[in-house]
Amino acid sequence: MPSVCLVIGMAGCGKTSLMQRVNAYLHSREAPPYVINLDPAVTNLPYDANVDIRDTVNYKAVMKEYNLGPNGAILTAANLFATRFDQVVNLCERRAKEIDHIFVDTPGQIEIFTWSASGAIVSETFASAFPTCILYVMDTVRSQDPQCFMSNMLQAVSILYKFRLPMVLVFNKIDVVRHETQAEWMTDFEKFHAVLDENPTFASDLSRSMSLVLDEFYKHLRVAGVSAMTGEGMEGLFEQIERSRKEYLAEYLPELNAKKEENRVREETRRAEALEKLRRDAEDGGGGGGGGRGETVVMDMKRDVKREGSGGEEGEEGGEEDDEDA
Ligand SMILES: Nc1nc2c(ncn2[C@@H]2O[C@H](COP(=O)(O)OP(=O)(O)OP(=O)(O)O)[C@@H](O)[C@H]2O)c(=O)[nH]1
Repeated sequence: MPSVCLVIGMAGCGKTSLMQRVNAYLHSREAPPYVINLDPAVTNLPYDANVDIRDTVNYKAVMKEYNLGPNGAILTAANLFATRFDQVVNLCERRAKEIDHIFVDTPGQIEIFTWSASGAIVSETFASAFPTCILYVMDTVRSQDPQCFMSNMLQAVSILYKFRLPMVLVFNKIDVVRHETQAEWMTDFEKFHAVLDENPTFASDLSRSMSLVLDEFYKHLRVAGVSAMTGEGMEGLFEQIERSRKEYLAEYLPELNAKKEENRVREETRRAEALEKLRRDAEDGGGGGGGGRGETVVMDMKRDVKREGSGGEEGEEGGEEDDEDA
């Protein structure tokens, strides 16, 4: 089964460039991925997508038809596309034997994917069919600012706990700034606090408190440093994707199966209870003699049974006579 990687990140962090890079990298290894574009507003796609939302939904037409601004139209286009997403997964399933990776590019405005119906549908549909992970892409250059770093971490934590899928933190643009310092901030609070102390503000106090809370969250993350521009770090990224796949199979899949089983049991119990209620209603109605609906239904059923056995005669007496004849 191929691994699915959902590429998510703040605007301009380099998602589309990374998609292009991994696509080229895997083509050079003769293992081309299956590539999906979910950004309806992208004008130039620098890679060939196997599935492109723009072929199905015209976001400018959505803007006009629903009288929306650009972001509202992107959100609506993504939601409209999500209603057909089972068809996309069917396409992937048909190609599953030939491919090792499925990469999914998401809209530039992060919340359009992460906090909308489309994000939930896409991630859940994929996660119930294939090992799925999130590549949370960060702009390493912008994240040099500790508060921008913290804001990225808060986005990542909310996505991790919302989707509950394995996540790789991908520090992009390491051709400009190396990511090691920021990776260290995740393990050594004193270093992070020292940088915050250089410019004390209310916001830096908040970042300091948050960094202590996020300790537990950092333990669930894998880190990879890459440059979508030069191609550096691709091997490391694919190692982390492989580890995420193992985590999915070891932890997520059993949880998913348990959830499915729980839903099946709940549905069976609900059905049995509904049937029991129906039976009790029928009994109450039949025994009460009040001429309620239950009684009428039961009486009608009795007559029908007799009629079947009697070869067409109606009523109790006719039925009994027929029985004697037989
Ligand atoms: N130096 C450098 N620049 C990069 C790298 N990756 C992306 N960029 C540049 O960053 C800018 C944004 O890249 P995109 O790939 O469009 O980013 P995106 O996240 O897809 O953008 P939206 O979907 O519009 O939010 C472009 O100018 C890229 O050339 C990188 O690894 N190194």
